[in-house]
Amino acid sequence: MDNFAYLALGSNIEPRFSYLLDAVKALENNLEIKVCKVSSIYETDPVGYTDQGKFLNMAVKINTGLSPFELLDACLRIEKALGRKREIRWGPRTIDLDILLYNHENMETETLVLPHPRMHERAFVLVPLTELDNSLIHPVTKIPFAKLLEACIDREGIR
Ligand SMILES: Nc1nc2nc(S)n(CCO)c2c(=O)[nH]1
Repeated sequence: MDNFAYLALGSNIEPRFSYLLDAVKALENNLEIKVCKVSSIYETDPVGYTDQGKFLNMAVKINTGLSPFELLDACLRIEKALGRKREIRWGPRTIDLDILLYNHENMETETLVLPHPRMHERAFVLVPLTELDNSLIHPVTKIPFAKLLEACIDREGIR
């Protein structure tokens, strides 16, 4: 299991907290995944599609023997098992598992883009991620995520 990855989890359909816990448990139950660290859980206002309930967001660090695509498949299976419906693309969801980083991978395919293409502009991702490791650096732009969070906060006026 010599690969590391950071995942972002989110839920805005009740019972949100249980969906997050069940998703972390499902990751732990995968023999090819070791959950190394979990962040706090944050309640956040929806961004993008704002006509929906508040989210609970968190991030986890894992070690894994899975490839990026196998990890994506494992995440999609957990989402399905927890009742994720994809009616409205940016709409409410029981659970969301996004791969943020996989090693220092920089890849773009139809099904998977790494690092996650919107992570640098989302405080709901950057806050839990920098809680897990405040020294992380974006593998492509080489900008520390702590700096990206500062820029995000300035832009969103969160203080
Ligand atoms: N605060 C917040 N807003 C969001 N908008 C979308 S779409 N999502 C789903 C993740 O892409 C979220 C989210 O997880 N948290």
